[in-house]
Amino acid sequence: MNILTNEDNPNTLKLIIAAKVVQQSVTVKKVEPKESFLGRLPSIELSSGLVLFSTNAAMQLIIPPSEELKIINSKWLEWEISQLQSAITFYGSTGIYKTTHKSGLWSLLEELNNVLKDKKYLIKDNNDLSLADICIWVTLWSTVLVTEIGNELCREYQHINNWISNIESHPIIQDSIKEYKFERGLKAISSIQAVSWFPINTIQNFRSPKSADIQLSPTKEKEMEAVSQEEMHIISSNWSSILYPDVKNFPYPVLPKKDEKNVLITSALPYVNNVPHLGNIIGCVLSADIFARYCRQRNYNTLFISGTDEYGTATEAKALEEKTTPQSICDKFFDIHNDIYRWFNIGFDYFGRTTTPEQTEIVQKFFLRIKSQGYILSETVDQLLCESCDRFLADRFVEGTCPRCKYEDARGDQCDGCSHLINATDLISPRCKVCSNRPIIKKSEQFFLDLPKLENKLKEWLSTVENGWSGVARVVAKPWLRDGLKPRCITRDLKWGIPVPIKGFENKVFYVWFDAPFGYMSITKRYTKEYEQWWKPKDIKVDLYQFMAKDNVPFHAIMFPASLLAANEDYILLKHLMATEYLNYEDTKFSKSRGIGVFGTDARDTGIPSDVWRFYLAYVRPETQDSNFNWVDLATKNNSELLNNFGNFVNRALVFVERYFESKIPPIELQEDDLIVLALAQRELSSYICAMEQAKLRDGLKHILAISKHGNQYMQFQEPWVKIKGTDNDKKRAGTIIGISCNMACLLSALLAPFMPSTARELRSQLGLATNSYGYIPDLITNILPTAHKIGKPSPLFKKIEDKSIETLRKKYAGKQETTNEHSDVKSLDNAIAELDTKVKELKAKHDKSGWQSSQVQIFSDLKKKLSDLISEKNKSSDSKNKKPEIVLVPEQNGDVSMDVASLESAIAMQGNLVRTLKSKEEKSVWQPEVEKLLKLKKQLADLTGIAPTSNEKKSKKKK
Ligand SMILES: Nc1ncnc2c1ncn2[C@@H]1O[C@H](COP(=O)(O)OP(=O)(O)OP(=O)(O)O)[C@@H](O)[C@H]1O
Ligand SMILES: N[C@@H](CCS)C(=O)O
Repeated sequence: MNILTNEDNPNTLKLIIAAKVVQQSVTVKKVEPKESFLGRLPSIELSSGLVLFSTNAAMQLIIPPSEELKIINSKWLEWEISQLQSAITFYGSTGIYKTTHKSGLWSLLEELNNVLKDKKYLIKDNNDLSLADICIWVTLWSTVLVTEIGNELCREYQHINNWISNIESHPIIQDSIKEYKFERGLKAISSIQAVSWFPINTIQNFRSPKSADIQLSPTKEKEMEAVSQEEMHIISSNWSSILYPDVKNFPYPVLPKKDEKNVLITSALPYVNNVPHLGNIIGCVLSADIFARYCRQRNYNTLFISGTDEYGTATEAKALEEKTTPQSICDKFFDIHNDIYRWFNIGFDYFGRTTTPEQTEIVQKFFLRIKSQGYILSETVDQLLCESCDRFLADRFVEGTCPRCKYEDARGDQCDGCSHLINATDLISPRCKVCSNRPIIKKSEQFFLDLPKLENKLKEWLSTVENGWSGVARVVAKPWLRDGLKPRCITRDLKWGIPVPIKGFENKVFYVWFDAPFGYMSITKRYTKEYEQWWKPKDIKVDLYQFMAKDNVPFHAIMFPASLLAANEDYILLKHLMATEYLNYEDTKFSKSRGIGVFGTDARDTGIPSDVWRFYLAYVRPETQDSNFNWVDLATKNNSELLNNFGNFVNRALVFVERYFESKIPPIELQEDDLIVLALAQRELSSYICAMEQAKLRDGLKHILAISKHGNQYMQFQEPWVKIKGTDNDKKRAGTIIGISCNMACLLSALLAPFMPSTARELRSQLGLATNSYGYIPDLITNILPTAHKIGKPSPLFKKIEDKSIETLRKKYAGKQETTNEHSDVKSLDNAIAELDTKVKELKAKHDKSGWQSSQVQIFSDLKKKLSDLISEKNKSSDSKNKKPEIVLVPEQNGDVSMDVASLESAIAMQGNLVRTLKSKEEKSVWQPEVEKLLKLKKQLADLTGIAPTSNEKKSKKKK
């Protein structure tokens, strides 16, 4: 086990003790905070290679508590990290050591003292040093115990005193203290605070120059910047003078405008070969959605487009597997994706698909244009033909060994081992994915995009934009140009795809990666006929942000821009390529095809709200390196960050107003302490905006949590519950504290909305604000809630996730999921029948009729009949399972869907229900596309029956 730590950090001592308890060797390396990931220390690399940044989570992995002690241990660990450490760091960094200011900490110590009565260790009936004992002891022993209140603590709390000495004399503790020497006291407090989960650039303390009566060492002084008089002055002068803006009401369709900020956002278009997993979700649609929501709350003209990528061999392979047509696979999975994204609250302006006339028209038009500009080559190439399947094998129909990295299961288009694109014919030992036979090579003429001819143009363009790309996007794209580009084949001998509009090539289609990125345009065209205002703006600046995971980068960084540059028609090129690394599932790779991980539908079935999923996925978003989804961590983050930190702060503030101020915001008279907390919040707000503008979503989220943590510490320190019972002046002061806290809660509701829209909406309703807007995200902190503003009814925003339920979920989703392939058991039955057939054939070959018609063969045929019955049963039930009873999505109206009057009427009724449901819960961007569909259906019905739509519908049409 390796530990990276800064100097004097008590949390490192905890880990050393834990390692000794389980007799594991440990290497400690001291580093500067800035050398570490996000500045959080200690970080722990376990022998499995897993790196953890939460000491207490690591402790639980090193010394897993027994099943029955798990809950009690985690309760105390949570208490230690979110309450005790928080009170101690706050207490220490204020530099105020007067007993009147220590009661927040004192009440925690009292709680501990009561529990320790007549006990050697903390956990009842357990005579051993527990995880909780180690963590709490280390924190107290290393910090307050050696400050001037240490003696007072020991005098006042006898049980704690006994317990502390008891643990200190434990041999393991003695050994550990000798091994990891550090300066206890204020330095240790600063050390925890300096590298806690606050991002490094916002390390700060509460100590204003006036209140400081203890000098920190000069180095610490520099490291922990105090709030300056100037920062406080800025807060006080903005507080009442700057008006808090409203969020614009964006009309439909949203179009870019001159001299305004226009942001076009796309998320990679997922293939329709399976149910998306959590990796897919954070890798593209969720990240794009969080960013789009942020942009809308900043009043940028924002269009967020996505959809399903329906052509290509992924679809064909799935159709083959499910013994159906590619089109029905697309229809089925389009609905599944749409449902899942809706459950995750993804607010697309339009979620479309690529099998539309618009897509065919745009792709063929671009191809002809690129060809006319001289960037298309044709060449006779070797292709793999599977003779037993009688088809050319492209991309996903062929597997083999990667010629670069020798990964054995490389696909025909890309290697999962090294991410490199490959030509199928270059695979070593290729095999047909359908029948596993080795294909032969056959000649065929194909079109190529002349990438070498476009190389200079690409390089020139890249140099102007790559600074705005995420690190991984740059890392993946760079070697492409460095290694020199080669012509890329863009047509295939397949039937499922967009036909190549050239004589002699009628039986070929475009390669899916040539057509898919044009999907962004064609889907925009289905959203609005004015789509070129976004994609080919004249005299208007539009910034294109594209979200995806790392494997999609080459197509967006090289291939698609190359096509647009070749067309030379002033279409916009991407400005910000926001790629992520991969999210892993409990240390293994998520995989759609292998059914590993948690899938969108599973997430819905857990009962954990979609907002909590959104929060956790953003929290572990693989922004700079692969990250890990972990069930225990999900529960810990929910319980500590959402419940104890964010939820606790806003709920305390609101309940206080309800109880003591008749639910009305009290008058606020700012004092220095208030200016300090607001200045600290301002720092976080500025950092939040800075992170979000660069789509560093995970960092953005951490800044939100830092604000609520400041809020909690402020309340804890100011104790309005004591002041409200004091003199008139004290009461006034309590009012100010609560008024400020409610204003902070209001700011937090706006900042949280991109991540957790339903929670933000609920919070805004509790704050007595209109819920048709999520609130503007301001640059500066001002007074948002005026005096006497009436709040709504406070109630807890989050629920605790119990250890037991998370363990049940972890077990349930361990290993391979069958849910991703409803036909897998049918498939295995199919295989069983095939095997039985072979056995009968073998028997027939070896014996004469009397021999093979023996009872054995009879058993085989009985079994075969049983299996066939089972298969038809299964197929029936899976067909009925696929029917969605409540909300049935109406098929995309692309001109080729003809319905009779009865079906149209029932489709209208269902779509009407869907629109009503969405309108009551969702924002306009979510329900508007559904309204469009409803209107189209009504028009179809009117055309069919000759009866015009009612005035109501006309009105709603006019309004747009
Ligand atoms: N673990 C992951 N973390 C983040 N993004 C991912 C992850 N896996 C895939 N993606 C992204 O999700 C989208 C769909 O990917 P894809 O269909 O290849 O999924 P997959 O699970 O890797 O499939 P398979 O295992 O069947 O090859 C792509 O944009 C891809 O970049
Ligand atoms: N269908 C591709 C993305 C196209 S933009 C994928 O899922 O990887």
